[in-house]
Amino acid sequence: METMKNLTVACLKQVIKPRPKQSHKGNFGKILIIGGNKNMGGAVIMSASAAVHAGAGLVTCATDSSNFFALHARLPEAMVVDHSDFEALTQAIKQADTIVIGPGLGLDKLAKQILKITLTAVDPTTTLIIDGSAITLLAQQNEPLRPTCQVIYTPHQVEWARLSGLALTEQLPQANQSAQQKLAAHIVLKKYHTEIYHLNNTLSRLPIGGPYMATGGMGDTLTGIIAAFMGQFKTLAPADVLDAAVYLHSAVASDLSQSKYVVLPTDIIEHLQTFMAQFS
Ligand SMILES: NC(=O)C1=CN([C@@H]2O[C@H](COP(=O)(O)OP(=O)(O)OC[C@H]3O[C@@H](n4cnc5c(N)ncnc54)[C@H](OP(=O)(O)O)[C@@H]3O)[C@@H](O)[C@H]2O)[C@@H](O)CC1
Ligand SMILES: Nc1ncnc2c1ncn2[C@@H]1O[C@H](COP(=O)(O)OP(=O)(O)O)[C@@H](O)[C@H]1O
Ligand SMILES: [Mg+2]
Repeated sequence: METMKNLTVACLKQVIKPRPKQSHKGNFGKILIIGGNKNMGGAVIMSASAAVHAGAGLVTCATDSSNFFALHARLPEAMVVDHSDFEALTQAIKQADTIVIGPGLGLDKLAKQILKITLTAVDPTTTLIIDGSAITLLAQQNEPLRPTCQVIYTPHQVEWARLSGLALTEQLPQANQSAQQKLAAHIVLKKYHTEIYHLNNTLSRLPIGGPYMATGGMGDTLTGIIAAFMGQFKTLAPADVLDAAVYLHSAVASDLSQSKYVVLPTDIIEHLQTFMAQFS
């Protein structure tokens, strides 16, 4: 088994570069965020806000229509699609180059239908980030659909237990990696010192971040940063881009924790642009 690489700030310097002058919004990711039911609209707002503030070119949210006003009020940069309009949803899935599914999606019948449509309609060239409720739903299926595109799962330890079948005490690097290989996807196993199992069989460990990040919505925010990075740094190695996104999330939190007892997801979102400017 490969040794686990401890990530440092070097992973950000390697990925975040000045933007090419000849460029436009279409070059920096067409992101679709699918999530946010009637009770968890905040999850999709945080994911989409993180994506926009981390540099995504175009962001659309497929969500419950009751979230449209709040989303537009917080984030006028984002477009919306009603996730119960399956025709519009399918079209949005086909237009995106990077998709997040799961933040605040819920586990009901509609959520299951939306997940099925997404896994069926997604283009092989798309990067699909599967989080939260979507992981739990997949874990409940006997023979879950496995899309042919590049997939990044972002489970916390309980979601990983559901998906991998490994109890928390069994979640050791070797066992995690063999479960990851069966899934043929990247796994971001979120915890104190998050571990990243890449599709190319390399492993990274995040030595920063801490309990000041333990607020609901923190993982939803991470999905938006990952989507923005995968969407805008397409020419770089996916494993490096994924590491940089995960590192950035906790690096901003770690900085802010010097003056804040707890760092909120929205605090991180607000500081992404300034933090990233240091590297360009
Ligand atoms: N504002 C919004 O709209 C928000 C919406 N959200 C959305 O809610 C949906 C459900 O996601 P979820 O993680 O809350 O529930 P679920 O997967 O059932 O896990 C519960 C079980 O796992 C445990 N546990 C939880 N976290 C853990 C961790 N990090 N590491 C280890 N263990 C952990 C937990 O432990 P306990 O609390 O019992 O101690 C319990 O046993 C999802 O779609 C998400 O996006 C949230 O993001 C909040 C803000
Ligand atoms: N004690 C901690 N140490 C380090 N990181 C933490 C800690 N608590 C939470 N986090 C981070 O916060 C995020 C929590 O993700 P998740 O549980 O999916 O949140 P949510 O679903 O509420 O958005 C992860 O990135 C995790 O690493
Ligand atoms: Mg989560």
